[in-house]
Amino acid sequence: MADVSIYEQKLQLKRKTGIPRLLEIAGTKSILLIFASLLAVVAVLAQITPFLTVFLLVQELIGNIGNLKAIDQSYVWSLAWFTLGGVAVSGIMLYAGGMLSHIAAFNILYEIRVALAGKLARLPMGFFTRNASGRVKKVLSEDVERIELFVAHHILDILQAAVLPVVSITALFVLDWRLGLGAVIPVPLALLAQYSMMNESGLALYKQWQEKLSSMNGTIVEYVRGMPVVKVFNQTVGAFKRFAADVYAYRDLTLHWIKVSSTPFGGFITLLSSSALFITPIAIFLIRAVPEDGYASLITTVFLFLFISMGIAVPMYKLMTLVPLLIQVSTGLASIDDILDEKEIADTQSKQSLQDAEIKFKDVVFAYEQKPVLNGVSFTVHPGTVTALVGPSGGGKTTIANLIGRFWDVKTGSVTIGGMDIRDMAIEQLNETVSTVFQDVFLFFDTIEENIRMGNAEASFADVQAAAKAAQIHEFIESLPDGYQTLIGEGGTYLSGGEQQRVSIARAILKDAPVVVLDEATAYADPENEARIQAALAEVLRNKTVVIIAHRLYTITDVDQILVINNGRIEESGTHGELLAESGLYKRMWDVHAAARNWNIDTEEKK
Ligand SMILES: Nc1ncnc2c1ncn2[C@@H]1O[C@H](COP(=O)(O)OP(=O)(O)OP(=O)(O)O)[C@@H](O)[C@H]1O
Repeated sequence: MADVSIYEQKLQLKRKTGIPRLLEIAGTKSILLIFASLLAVVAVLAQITPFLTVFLLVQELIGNIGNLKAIDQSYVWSLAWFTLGGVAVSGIMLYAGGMLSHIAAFNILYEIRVALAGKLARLPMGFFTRNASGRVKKVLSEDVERIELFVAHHILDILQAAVLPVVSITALFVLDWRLGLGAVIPVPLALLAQYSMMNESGLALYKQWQEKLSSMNGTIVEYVRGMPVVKVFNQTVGAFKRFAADVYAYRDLTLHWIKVSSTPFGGFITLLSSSALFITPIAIFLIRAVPEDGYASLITTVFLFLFISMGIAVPMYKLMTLVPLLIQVSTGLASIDDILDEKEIADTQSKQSLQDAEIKFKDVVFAYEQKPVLNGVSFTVHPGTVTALVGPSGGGKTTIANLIGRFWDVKTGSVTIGGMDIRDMAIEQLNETVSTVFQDVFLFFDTIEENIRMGNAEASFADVQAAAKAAQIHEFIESLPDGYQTLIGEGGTYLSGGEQQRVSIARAILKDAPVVVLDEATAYADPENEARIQAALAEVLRNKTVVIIAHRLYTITDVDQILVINNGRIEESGTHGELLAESGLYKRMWDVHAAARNWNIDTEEKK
């Protein structure tokens, strides 16, 4: 791809993990983030002004306690203006920093999504059958969103939460190191108390909790989606074992987590808010050592220390709550990287002319990961002929059909179309050459016209209509109030299974590819629908080179070649007549099939 973005190239590099990886991704937008961080630091500094001015004000008041009239009015006013200025600067800086971090975050979000979408387009189609679309959806929406949230908000939150205590403590030490010590002692003690939650086993427990939560969420979605089955089989929540098990497992782990974390967490919060406990004895000790005229000044300082040390607890607490977010972002990044690391399908880019539409399998061996499925399959589909794949379930029919569309690459052997190995063919050319009509029809939330136009983006409205007519769906579309402009899918009109099938056939007719791979639908076979679907199929298959996975043998008695696939091999091949004469697996299948059909007819007659 010529227009692979800088991000995409960066994303393809050897992976770091966790925060270094996040910073690596944020890399090119780091200028914005650095600026945002600087502004956040300035905002924090500005937030300290009210503390400082209150201190100076109290100092002025105590200094003139005997004669309040002597208070310098203009000094007090300047303190007030200074406070107002500090608050305003803090607000403006936070706003500007937030804007910059959001711009950076949304750019990063956009780039990661583009990189992922580009990657998905280059992955073999098999990736999508192997991976539940749920996983990709989760990564593309949830994980990427989480990164956006982290960059837009939490990086600044972490900075503020870290800078505020550091600046406060430094200021306190400069003012009086002894009281400063009193104010800072609770911090390491609090961290120590919390250590058991932040060490390896504590973080592992948190990760476990997250996994249980995500597993429970997955099961709940599955349970809701499977509700019709649950109801039909009269199952209760309890009977749906995995649901109950996941909910209990989540509850138990949460309770365990709360139990083991309550003491360290309680200690953390208590110690963090206990600075007065340490400052007061030091103050008492100091008061003994100062002369009487120094009391006022010391009391003001102690007052400031108590005031500011309280303010340290809040950001420290916030810092702790941000740690789990870091873990979430790291896991999200790892999921994104898992997809970016998937092996891509090699593409040659250049289109070459094909001799014809002949399909040839030569000694094809194929395995899904470690599971061998095809063991040396060879056959030829001559141009313009129809070959049917039949055989017992799990034999490898779908796998053979999918290999023609290069859902995966063969392990050994080759698949050629028109004399060219499909691995040497540009993906775009292969997609133009092969039309696959799936059993599961996917319709986009769009108009019927656009759903059919998926077959050929260049097609005119007249072409779309002609395809719909050939697919026996035109009349139905015209009967809808909005005709071809009817929205289908979620929130729009729902089509029956048979109608969806015919829309997908219209797509294939519009695409007009020389090779058609078809999984014959077993569902929606009410007589009227079936007759219409068969008529539509006859249209899509006219003059094409066709491979059809057949489930009903009576529909393929006229085809040019039947391949009987069993245990990943071609057990028999020939025409319907030839195979019946062989008295092998096909004959047995045919007899069972005929008996089943006769049984149907008999029962109809008896009725
Ligand atoms: N994506 C996949 N990952 C792993 N194994 C798979 C995958 N798809 C199919 N298989 C396995 O490969 C074998 C062949 O499956 P295939 O779907 O090709 O058979 P089939 O003849 O089309 O079966 P059916 O008539 O039931 O659809 C089966 O054992 C199946 O479990």
